[in-house]
Amino acid sequence: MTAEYRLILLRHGESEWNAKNLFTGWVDVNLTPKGEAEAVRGGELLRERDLLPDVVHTSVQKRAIRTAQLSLEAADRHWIPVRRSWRLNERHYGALQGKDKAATLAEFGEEQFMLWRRSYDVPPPPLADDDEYSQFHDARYAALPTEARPRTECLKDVVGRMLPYWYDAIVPDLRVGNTVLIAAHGNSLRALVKHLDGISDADIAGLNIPTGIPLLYTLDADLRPTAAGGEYLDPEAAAESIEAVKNQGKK
Ligand SMILES: O=C(O)[C@@H](CO)OP(=O)(O)O
Repeated sequence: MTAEYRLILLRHGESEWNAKNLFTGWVDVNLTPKGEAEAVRGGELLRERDLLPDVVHTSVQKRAIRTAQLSLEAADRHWIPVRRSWRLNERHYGALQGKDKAATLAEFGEEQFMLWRRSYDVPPPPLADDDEYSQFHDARYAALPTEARPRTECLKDVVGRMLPYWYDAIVPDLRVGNTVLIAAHGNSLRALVKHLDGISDADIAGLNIPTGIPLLYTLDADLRPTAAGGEYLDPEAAAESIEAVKNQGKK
């Protein structure tokens, strides 16, 4: 008999800076009212499909933490154990943090914009530690040695810092039979999906994750997806939102 594990990925609902079309990264912005509603809807979808999480993992960023909370309340699972790690944080966007996506596209052109935004291994320029949008001195990262606190990251860097948490914290939760919810971010979830589905460095550029729509993966005994790409619990809304994420920056 093949063991099967249930993993649910949930990108946070629309954030204040998603709405303003700004590069966000590690800046700790809140959800908009629309983002809060998306999180609640995400929880309702879990309840409707009887996909009730036993444990939740989040980043240490407010928009993911609040999305987890709101969706779990909607599913009446607000009481389950929660673990948080900076390793699930959004990709650090370096010097682009706080910059307008459309203005960046206009200033640097499509090729450079897409390299920074979706290439696997080209990070944006680093952000200075004293920049108003730097998190270098944020209390929540104080225990991290300075060399582990990013000043910019490409997706490859995110895969490298996320995978230890996957293997050491999330996989053990799956192995004991829990339904595991991960509430995280567009690019930290792209990193995990790349790993799970074995997507190439080139092809991952074309993958976008919608806000607030649970993505269900059923994993086999070797923690490989039984269906590539998993299943969005609201496929129509997911398709629409994926298109919107893809086109950010373009007017
Ligand atoms: O700004 C960001 O941090 C991310 C997610 O919102 O944006 P993008 O989709 O452009 O990588």
